[in-house]
Amino acid sequence: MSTNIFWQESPIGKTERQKLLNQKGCVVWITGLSGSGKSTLACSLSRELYTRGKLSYILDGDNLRHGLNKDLGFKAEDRVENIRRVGEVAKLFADAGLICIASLISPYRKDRDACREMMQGSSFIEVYMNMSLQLCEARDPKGLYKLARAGKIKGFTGIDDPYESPLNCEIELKEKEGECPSPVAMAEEVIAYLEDKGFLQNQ
Ligand SMILES: Nc1ncnc2c1ncn2[C@@H]1O[C@H](COP(=O)(O)OS(=O)(=O)O)[C@@H](OP(=O)(O)O)[C@H]1O
Ligand SMILES: Nc1ncnc2c1ncn2[C@@H]1O[C@H](COP(=O)(O)OP(=O)(O)O)[C@@H](O)[C@H]1O
Repeated sequence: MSTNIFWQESPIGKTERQKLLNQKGCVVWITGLSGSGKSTLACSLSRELYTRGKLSYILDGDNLRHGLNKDLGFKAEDRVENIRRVGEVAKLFADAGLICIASLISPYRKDRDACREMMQGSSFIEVYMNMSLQLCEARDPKGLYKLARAGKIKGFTGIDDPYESPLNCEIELKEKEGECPSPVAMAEEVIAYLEDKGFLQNQ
């Protein structure tokens, strides 16, 4: 714990940065099982925002574990610290005026709620990829479910580690009649929400 520390104000604040970018900083937090389509949605959303002239940045769980979070594994306390750190970084990006897209399994409700608490007002938008374990396991693009079923990965989310689904998320994306909506359709649903709440303008 640090003591004798003071907050340093900066001359240009969030309000000025948001005006410059003509948008409002926020965090789009995408949660769901491995293989549920988090990264695909994050990329599609970022691309769609870019074509509309809006600045976003993706914080992807897998990618951050190569650097910022390389000291963390998948034990419960490591996942807690992983989400806490990413929540803090996402808050900084939102303060910079960006639409920060965080894409992590983030299996524990309490940790996601703690990230929400870090943000002001309604600028934390939780997106739940509500895809069945069956679908995620059938996709298995990295072969991790297969390894988990074979007991070669211990504590794999959805197999022998918990996933707590959101109770009050802003957006829930799920299969309809066994079909998963396309990545562009899902991105458009998120964009419609952001537009409706005024995040994509600042005039
Ligand atoms: N035990 C275990 N459980 C779940 N996932 C595992 C595990 N081991 C490795 N991986 C790979 O790590 C990616 C998830 O990292 P996250 O930082 O998003 O996880 S968490 O939010 O801390 O739970 C996850 O990526 P995604 O498939 O994109 O979700 C996996 O590729
Ligand atoms: N909306 C979608 N429709 C069809 N396939 C998808 C969709 N979203 C993701 N996929 C596919 O599912 C697999 C897992 O997606 P990914 O985005 O890597 O999931 P996650 O980041 O949650 O692990 C990939 O092979 C991807 O191409």
